[in-house]
Amino acid sequence: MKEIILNLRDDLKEKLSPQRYEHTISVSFICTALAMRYGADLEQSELAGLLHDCAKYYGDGNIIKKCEKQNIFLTSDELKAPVVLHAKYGAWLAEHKYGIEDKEVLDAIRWHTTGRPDMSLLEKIVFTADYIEPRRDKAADLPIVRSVAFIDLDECVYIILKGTLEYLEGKGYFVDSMSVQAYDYYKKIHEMKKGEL
Ligand SMILES: Nc1ncnc2c1ncn2[C@@H]1O[C@H](COP(=O)(O)OP(=O)(O)O)[C@@H](O)[C@H]1O
Repeated sequence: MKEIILNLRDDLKEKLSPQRYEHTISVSFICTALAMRYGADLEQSELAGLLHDCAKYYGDGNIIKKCEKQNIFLTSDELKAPVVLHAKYGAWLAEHKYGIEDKEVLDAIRWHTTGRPDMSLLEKIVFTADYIEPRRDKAADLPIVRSVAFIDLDECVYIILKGTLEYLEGKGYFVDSMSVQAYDYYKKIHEMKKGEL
């Protein structure tokens, strides 16, 4: 496994922009930190983090064509928000180009951008690491999200989805409804916990 990781790093360094590569490495290490905290598999987490943006070197227009060429089904939402498609195409690349067979790793790559209801632990780890990694600096709520990430992962996913939906709606961008479904799911968990306090 260690050799696979090192070879993957070399390959991604060649393909991704320096900033994207830096983000990729940061995400893979934050994935391992969250895995230590929540008892997930360290190697699966590092691998999923490393490959989460492997399709980022294709632009939004190109990525639709790439998916169509491979007969990857695209929802009408994904066609309207192609920015989310690097996750779906990334999972395809991870399987077919990088030879990853582990379905849990492929699903964590697949759902890292929109999230989905009832995510696996590995999916939540990659989704969260992508948002909190130390090179990120845009979102105002990062300090609180970073601390919640290591206290309550479901609550952290809820806060990230809430912030992302507010950001996208504020900008007037089209929202892939998968994030809305994920938000509704994690909001229920958030409210159930509040009721218990
Ligand atoms: N449900 C959604 N609909 C539309 N855009 C979304 C959705 N969820 C996330 N995005 C946007 O997709 C972009 C890529 O997100 P993400 O994969 O998390 O970041 P990155 O690729 O930089 O690691 C971000 O600008 C984010 O706001």
